Amino acid sequence: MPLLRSLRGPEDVRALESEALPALAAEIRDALVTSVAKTGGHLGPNLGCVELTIALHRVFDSPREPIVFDTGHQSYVHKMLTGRVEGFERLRQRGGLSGYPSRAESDHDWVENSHASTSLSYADGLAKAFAIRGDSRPVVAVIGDGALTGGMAWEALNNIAAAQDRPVVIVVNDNGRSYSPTIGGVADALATLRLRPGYENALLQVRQALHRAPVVGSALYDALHAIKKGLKDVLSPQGMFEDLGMKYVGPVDGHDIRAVESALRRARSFGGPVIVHAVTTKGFGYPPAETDQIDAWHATGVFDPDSGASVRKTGLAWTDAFADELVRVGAERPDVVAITAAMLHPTGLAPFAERFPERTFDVGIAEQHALTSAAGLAMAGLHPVVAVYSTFLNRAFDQLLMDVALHRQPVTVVLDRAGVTGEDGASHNGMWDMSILSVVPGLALAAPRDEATLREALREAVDITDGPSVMRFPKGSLPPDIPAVERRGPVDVLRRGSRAEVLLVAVGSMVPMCQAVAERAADHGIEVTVVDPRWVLPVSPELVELAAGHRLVVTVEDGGRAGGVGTTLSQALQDRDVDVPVRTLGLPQQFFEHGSRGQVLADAGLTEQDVARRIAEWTARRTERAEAGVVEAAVEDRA
Ligand SMILES: Cc1ncc(C[n+]2csc(CCOP(=O)(O)OP(=O)(O)O)c2C)c(N)n1
Ligand SMILES: CC(=O)[C@@H](O)[C@H](O)COP(=O)(O)O
Ligand SMILES: [Mg+2]
Repeated sequence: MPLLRSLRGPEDVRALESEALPALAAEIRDALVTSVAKTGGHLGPNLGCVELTIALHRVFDSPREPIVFDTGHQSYVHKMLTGRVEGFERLRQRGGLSGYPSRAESDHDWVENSHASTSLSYADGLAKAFAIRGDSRPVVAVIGDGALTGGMAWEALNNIAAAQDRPVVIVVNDNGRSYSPTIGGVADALATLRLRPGYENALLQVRQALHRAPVVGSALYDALHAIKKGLKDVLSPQGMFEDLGMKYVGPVDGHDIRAVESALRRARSFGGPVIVHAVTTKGFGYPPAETDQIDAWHATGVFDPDSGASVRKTGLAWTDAFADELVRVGAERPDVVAITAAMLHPTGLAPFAERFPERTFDVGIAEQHALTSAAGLAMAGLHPVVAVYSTFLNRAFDQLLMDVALHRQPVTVVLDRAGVTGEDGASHNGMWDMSILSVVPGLALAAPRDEATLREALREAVDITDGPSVMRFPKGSLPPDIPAVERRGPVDVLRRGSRAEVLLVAVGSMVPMCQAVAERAADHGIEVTVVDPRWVLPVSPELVELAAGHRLVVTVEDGGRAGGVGTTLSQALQDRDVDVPVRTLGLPQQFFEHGSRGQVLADAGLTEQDVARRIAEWTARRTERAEAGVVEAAVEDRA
């Protein structure tokens, strides 16, 4: 990669002769395949952005002229062109490059949040700030057709279009796909545009004819203008953008660097809000990705670059068990329908969609709409199952609270990737769901520990008819089933201490580690009873009763400590005047640097060693206080 390695930054990209650019694109493409094959990552989206990103850095002066990438998963090329080629061998690894833009890595990176549909709002804010300071520099946002189906994008467009003097260049990277193929009216309008690549030139000819026409009476001008308007309306619905007051440039072949450069320069020259519609192919240039019909290698694990074969085989995933059980439930319950927010396969809904296509809805990257639409489906007598990643539920909290729970509607939300995910960085950890859901009146939340309890919890959830039910589980492979020795209401007793000393409340994926902690504690004379609440909201009377019977309660959850299961249990004990000390272990209120799940859990003190040590400390302290209390009492007696 001699050419790529010779580039110190965008200024070197701009200095290249046009003739050298195809070779640069080829080197970048090779570098992407070679490095992502070793680390995993978002290969498909980045292969689709090679030429587009080269052109962007030749036309705009980053970082002075901000380039904001929506979702940020397609910013690897941007990183390579801004001096970070060397870092790719440790992409998404602790201490290596983040898989998303990172303000700590480079001034060229503006937005780290991996949640989609935000870029236009950032661009609107940046542009307003520059305008206040009398600064006319342009701001560029790169947004995918998928992210353009998110509501925030249209809130921002409404604002951006309001100021014709603020130079915001919106590059729509249109590859026809989100994870799933992009859906809805927006997608249809973009697809219509894609099908008419020549219309823009035709329109350009008419515009030029109008401008070239000799000064003529208004009749000829009006006639020509009518032709232009008619041509525009008939040939293309880019009225979607122009009717908003945005200029539109495109569609342009997003893999033709010269064409993209030309379109970007033209857009820049307008000095106002403008859409550049680039048509790209996800996975472009690497056939195993380009031809993949499921998701064009949107996010891949480690693979063999020559064959494209996945290298790392994992066991049955949590998602697979959910997918299988939902199909079984769907066969028995014709009222059950499924909703995805542009992630049919990753959330496990594909088998349900294949079996019940008329009962499956992909709403685009629109979680807020998904929840309120689900409330509507429920009001009409159905039982929707909305499958999203835990972190993306944050976006739809108000809809869950006010549109589902307030109306006590039977909607089931299934949260995949709950808890620490790790490599996808801070905004992807599913660490807030138990905290934010703990304040939703009437909501039931299950955290299964294995396949058997997952299947059981899903069935229990779809039988809840008087409000929202939620089930959460982590990314990755299932553990072996973990049998209970006794069931107390919803609570499973997994290990009974020989005396009622410590009650260890293990939530979901924390169960295996807590079982090991209990064995380790027993070796040190500390008796630990391990229970799995299964349903962590609402707190069950049985769990309160179990807590009351012990001298110390310790809760361990793969979720935020603040407002989590431990906090909720403490409050429940307080409400029932149960005076037993509770110690809560969970994720502290911080954003975690990307790394493996194990590394982040260690950062949070959620390892077997950490938990065992804490329990030993708390137990010793209790004993010391008790003994001190005994001594004190004896001294008082003698006094
Ligand atoms: C709010 C939110 N929901 C879901 C996701 C998961 N997600 C990441 S990228 C992606 C698809 C984005 O599609 P598009 O914007 O078209 O970009 P492309 O990958 O096609 O380049 C999705 C759904 C997300 N990051 N944020
Ligand atoms: C960028 C984004 O939000 C998704 O692509 C996410 O990175 C996928 O995560 P999984 O790989 O866990 O499905
Ligand atoms: Mg797309």
